[in-house]
Amino acid sequence: MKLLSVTLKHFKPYWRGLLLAFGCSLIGGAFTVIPPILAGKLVDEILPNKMTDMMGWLVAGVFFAFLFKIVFESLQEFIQVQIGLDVITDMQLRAFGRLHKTPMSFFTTTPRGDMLYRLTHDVEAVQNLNNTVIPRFIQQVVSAVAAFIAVFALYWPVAIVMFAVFAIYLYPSFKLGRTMRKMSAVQRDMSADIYHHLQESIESTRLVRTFQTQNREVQTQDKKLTAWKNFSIRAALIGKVNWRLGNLFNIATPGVVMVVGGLAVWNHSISVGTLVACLGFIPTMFFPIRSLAENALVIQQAIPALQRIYEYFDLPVEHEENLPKMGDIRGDIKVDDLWFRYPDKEEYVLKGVSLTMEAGQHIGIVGTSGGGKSTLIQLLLGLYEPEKGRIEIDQQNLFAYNRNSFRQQVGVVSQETFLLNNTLRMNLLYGRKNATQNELERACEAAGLTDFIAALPEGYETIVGERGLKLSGGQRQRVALARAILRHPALLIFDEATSSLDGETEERVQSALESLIPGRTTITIAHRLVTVRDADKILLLDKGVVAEEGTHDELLSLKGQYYQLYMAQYSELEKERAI
Ligand SMILES: Nc1ncnc2c1ncn2[C@@H]1O[C@H](COP(=O)(O)OP(=O)(O)OP(=O)(O)O)[C@@H](O)[C@H]1O
Repeated sequence: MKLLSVTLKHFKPYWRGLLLAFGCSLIGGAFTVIPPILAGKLVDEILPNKMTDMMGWLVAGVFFAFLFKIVFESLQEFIQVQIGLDVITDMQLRAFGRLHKTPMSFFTTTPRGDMLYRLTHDVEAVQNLNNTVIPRFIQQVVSAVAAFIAVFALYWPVAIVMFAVFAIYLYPSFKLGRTMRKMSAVQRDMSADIYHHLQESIESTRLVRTFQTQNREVQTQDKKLTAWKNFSIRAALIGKVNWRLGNLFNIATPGVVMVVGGLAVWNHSISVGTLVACLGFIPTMFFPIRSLAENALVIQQAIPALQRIYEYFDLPVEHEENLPKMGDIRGDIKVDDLWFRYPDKEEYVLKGVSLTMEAGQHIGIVGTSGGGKSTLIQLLLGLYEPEKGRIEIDQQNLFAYNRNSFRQQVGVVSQETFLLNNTLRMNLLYGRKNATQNELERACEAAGLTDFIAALPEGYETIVGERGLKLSGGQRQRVALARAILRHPALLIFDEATSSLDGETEERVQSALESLIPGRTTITIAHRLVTVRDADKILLLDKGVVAEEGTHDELLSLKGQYYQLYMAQYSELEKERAI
């Protein structure tokens, strides 16, 4: 029921068009009635009375009845296909929009292939139903009702018999349909899983080749495909049974009508012409049944597909859209007693973390791997909500505001850079579309990209490749940096921004970063402690707790964890230099 009400809601804005389409199908249906009636007249009046002059009119009547039927039904189909495409586009956009508003936890727990499958293949399944089956089915139902009324008017017992046959067919067909729908839902989940594996396997082709796991990948796919194939064979079998059942009733009905109608002719209750007309209506009356049987697979695939799309309409939203927007921030940050664990996890990742920083300060966060540094940043960006504790930006509770308005004022450069398969210019302008060429060049200058771009034959118009793969790691980092600078962020966050780079590139990116930091509120997460040596304050996070806090010199003099880490890295550096 919910499925129907949600679907109807989507069609509601197009009610005028739908009404027009329905009007066309009514007119088309009315013309369907004419040829069998004329056939009855031929048998009862024209042939016995040898009214040869009427033959021409009869042929013209049949011809124009079909012509008008085709014209009006084509019009109806055209309007409905157009509305169907509008509705399916609305649905896809709604699901896609909701996905972008749902909390980050959804993305870490849902396979990407499943999301893509819903927004492409499931949408396509509904589109097939919407564009081909439904418009025809409406025509067929309208024509069948018109034919039923005509038969009822000609000789009602035949109409009742036909109706009874129809009702008998509906029961097994309904039962089979339910089984098919359930099977189809399983089939779609299996297909989504196959799609997910394909996508993941192709995306990780480097990993696959490095570890020589090609055969394992193919075997996994083979297992999934075989299970899907076996299941699909069973589903197809049930579909065929349903289709044959439709055929059986299609064949049986004329027989039943002949018996009932023949007896009526014998008893002089009806004329032979009326019987001929009644027989002529059978195909029209059984069109919807045949169509349902023939398109059962499309219908049964579309229903779970629709359900899967609708599930995305109900995804929780990260924050209420109508929360007030955060004005321009200065950059004072206060984190107070933050407790957090990832969904479905028992272990807390942050256990009472507190931090204060004033606008313009530079804070470094260091610590052991898995200590919770990146998680803290995710919470600071409002991507996750803490279980306990507060985050205040300029003395205002972050979670009482529309978080997008805060994020707009933050520039993040992380270890992983996300570049689109587009031009350098588009990637640089991603966060601020309307920046001027001058601003763009200044940001590239600050990020140390000017020489690199100048050396490219196509300059800013160079296509960077899928996920920026045509650029080196260092170049990608600097593009990400320039993109962040271009937003004029009030708060800059560097999350291991240079850790994946080689020594020389790291130094170049690092010096680009350092030129930006003075006077800007900055948080830097770093493994290499030299990166944050000049920070106003350094926090050492260990197992979700702030274990040490202070300036570089203060922490060294503590002779605690920071000191030990620094000494370990210092000697490493010394070793590197000695070599
Ligand atoms: N999306 C997630 N779902 C569940 N657990 C997660 C998720 N992301 C991180 N974790 C877990 O949270 C803990 C802290 O991870 P986090 O990435 O914050 O550490 P980190 O200090 O940044 O580590 P590193 O220095 O290695 O990058 C780790 O134990 C990690 O396994």
